[in-house]
Amino acid sequence: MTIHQAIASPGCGCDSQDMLHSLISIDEALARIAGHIAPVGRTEALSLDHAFGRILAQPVRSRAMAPAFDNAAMDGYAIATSALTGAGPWVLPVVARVPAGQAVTTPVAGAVAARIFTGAPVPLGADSVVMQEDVLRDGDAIHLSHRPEPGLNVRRAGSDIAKGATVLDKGRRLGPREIAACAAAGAGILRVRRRLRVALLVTGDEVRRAGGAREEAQIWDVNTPMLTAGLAAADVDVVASAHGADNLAGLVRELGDMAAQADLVITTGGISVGEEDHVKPAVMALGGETLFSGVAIKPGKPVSVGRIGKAHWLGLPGNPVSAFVTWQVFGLALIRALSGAGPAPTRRHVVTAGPIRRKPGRCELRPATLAGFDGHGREIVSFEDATHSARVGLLSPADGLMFLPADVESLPAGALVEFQPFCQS
Ligand SMILES: Nc1nc2c(c(=O)[nH]1)N[C@H]1C(S)=C(S)[C@@H](COP(=O)(O)OP(=O)(O)OC[C@H]3O[C@@H](n4cnc5c(N)ncnc54)[C@H](O)[C@@H]3O)O[C@H]1N2
Ligand code: MOO
Repeated sequence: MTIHQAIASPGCGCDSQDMLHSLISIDEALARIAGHIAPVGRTEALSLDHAFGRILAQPVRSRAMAPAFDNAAMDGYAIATSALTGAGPWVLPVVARVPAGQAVTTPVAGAVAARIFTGAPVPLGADSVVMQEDVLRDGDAIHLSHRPEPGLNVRRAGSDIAKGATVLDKGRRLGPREIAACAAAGAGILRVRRRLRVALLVTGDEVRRAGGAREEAQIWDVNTPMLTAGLAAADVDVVASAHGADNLAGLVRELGDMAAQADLVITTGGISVGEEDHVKPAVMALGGETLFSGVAIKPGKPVSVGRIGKAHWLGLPGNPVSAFVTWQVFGLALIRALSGAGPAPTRRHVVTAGPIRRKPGRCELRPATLAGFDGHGREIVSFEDATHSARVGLLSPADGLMFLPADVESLPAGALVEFQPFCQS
């Protein structure tokens, strides 16, 4: 088996700068985001009920042991195994009844039993809970024929979470599993990052609202609905969303307004080299700066990250597939960095369903679809012959992006390549 690209490699192949010198590699671009973008400092306290999707600003520590007390894992009878003398069977009088939620006062002292229910505290003296199916109930006594092990069906205090243990580190995004951990740890109020304020400016004279009236040479706007959905899933506040015309003065005005109210301004389109591409000149006219502008990837080469005043700026290309790919790779990385979230999920290896022939030069991020497993249990991806930055129809069947190193011209079927699954946001 030939590994064409080791996951631990420092670069993805696009470091080979035999092409345009102005472009940086994808890994360098991601490293600049990680190295230069600090979290927006604002935090707030939220109740657990309202914390879904937020990023923890502080670690969560358990206020108490979980479980807080020894309790029964089954409906049955709590007994003291040390009181079972001889070989049995034993007849044990039932001296107490302990439902869940009720503090227990009667101890199990000697050869007696307490009727107990799942989740109820195990009475003092008892060390084992025998399932009711394993005893014979006879009036006020039970008949027990097999000696239970000490600890049988007892959930020990602290066996799940120790008091004071860190159940979640800061930077974790609160999904259902994290919320469950907070609840078990008794953390009812959490210190979380405030939602990022994001503004979206989709540019292009030809762009019209999706599904609405359009003249010849006009197109429906894919980027606004696509990115609005992505931003909703990323749990940010969209504080402004507008359509910008291809004119410098208008863009300067709109970008200036947006930068004054947002932590992050996202633009699409108008970022290439033609004289109709006014986004970068507008950013510069506002005294902005770039962290990078141009990455050796296909699609999405013109993607840019920088600042406009106090706001961060993400310039995505206009082609919708390019915009989506660069949103997935750089947009989500930027949002993670700004919201103090931990590192992004890593790429994994998959094998190619068929051979690949391509023009080398830029690292290609080609939409790919998971297509089962090969005889070695490795995941296979299928894909189109080439990446088309304007063919939106190719996006929805895909599950993620296959990374083809910049210098690779051909790969056989079964080649191992990196794969980054699409994030829902
Ligand atoms: N001479 C060169 N031309 C181009 C280069 C280059 O290096 N030299 N790069 C090409 C690449 S690669 C890309 S990617 C695009 C990026 O262009 P822009 O970001 O300036 O985007 P636009 O020109 O505004 O639009 C590109 C394309 O996408 C369509 N579009 C724009 N917005 C939307 C939208 N909201 N919904 C749907 N479709 C949209 C637009 O109509 C264009 O067809 O530049 C290449 N050119
Ligand atoms: O960088 Mo562009 O997205 O290839 O068409």
